[in-house]
Amino acid sequence: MKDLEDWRREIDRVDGEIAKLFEERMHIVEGIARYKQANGMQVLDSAREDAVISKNLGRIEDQGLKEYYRQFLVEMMNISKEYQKAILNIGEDVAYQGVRGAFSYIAMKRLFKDSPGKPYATFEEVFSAVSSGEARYGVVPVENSYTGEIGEVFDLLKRYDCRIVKTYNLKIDQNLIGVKGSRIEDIREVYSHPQGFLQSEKFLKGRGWKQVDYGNTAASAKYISEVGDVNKGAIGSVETARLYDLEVLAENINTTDNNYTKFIVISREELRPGSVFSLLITTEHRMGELARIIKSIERYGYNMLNIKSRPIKDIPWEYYFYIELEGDVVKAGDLLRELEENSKYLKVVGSYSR
Ligand SMILES: O=C(O)C(=O)C[C@]1(C(=O)O)C=C[C@@H](O)C=C1
Repeated sequence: MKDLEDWRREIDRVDGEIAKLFEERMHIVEGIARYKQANGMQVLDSAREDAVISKNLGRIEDQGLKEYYRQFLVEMMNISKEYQKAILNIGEDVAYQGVRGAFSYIAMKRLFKDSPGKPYATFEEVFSAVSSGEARYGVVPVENSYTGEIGEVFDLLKRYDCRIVKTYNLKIDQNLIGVKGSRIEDIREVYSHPQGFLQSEKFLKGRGWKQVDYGNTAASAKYISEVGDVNKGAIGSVETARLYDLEVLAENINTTDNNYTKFIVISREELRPGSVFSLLITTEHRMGELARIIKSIERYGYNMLNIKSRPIKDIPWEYYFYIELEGDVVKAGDLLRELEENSKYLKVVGSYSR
């Protein structure tokens, strides 16, 4: 009977052949990546992947191995796509929610000057793109200084494998914009995002204009520029007006001049040292549990910059907390261990600098 060493010698021989074939395959893949780039084709070709799988499964004689081989092929092509994206620098893409010209786009451009950005329809799609590696970074708003937090983003931080690596405060100046040649007196209907209306509440009050919620400020601007109707206005930034060749009819119509939106940059990268870190935490639903957490933070000498509570969706009337602390996460091992012992769930969701 063969002993383990004999079997392992055989594995080594087969692995040696696989290594050569792997290199050969990846060199071919490199050629394909460059061909696709030159011809404006995207990396993923699902029909070709299906064909690769069915052709190769036909080559497997041992029925019991087919499902394993299918998994092997899928993984092999995932690696192939990852390699192609790395060669073509596609992973550098920055995902944002909305369309060109929206505030998220403006924040993204200020943070990543050279990136054209990749627009996604929803916040969840941005998180999904980042956690799957389709985009290297994502830019999403978390809070407006006037209208408050965007709760959904905190829920997504809990669900997806993404971390905050940077934050950015964008000053929001809302403006009434209209098509070329229109005047304030012509306006009958205004298009915007609900936040745009809320932030311009005082300016809009008593004017009797119909307010139409149109998804986001940039889509609203795009729409009025397409219909070209002097009676239709939109609320948005000066940049958005410029992008869609519109005129600013009234500047700075936001109710407060101190209107900022805080954006976060999310990534799958490992936590880096920083001057602020943030946690999501849930405790037992008992008296004094949250106080215990806060006392630990105080005992270790961390300044708490922010604490928010959000409902745990599948357990009515129970909450998780988002906590932001001043300090370097890399040096916070002892605190984190103590918090973990005293909580039901703990996730470090960000480390960044102010
Ligand atoms: O054939 C292609 O188009 C490739 O890019 C190669 C490959 C593969 O590794 O086999 C990788 C990605 C595509 O989705 C399909 C197949």
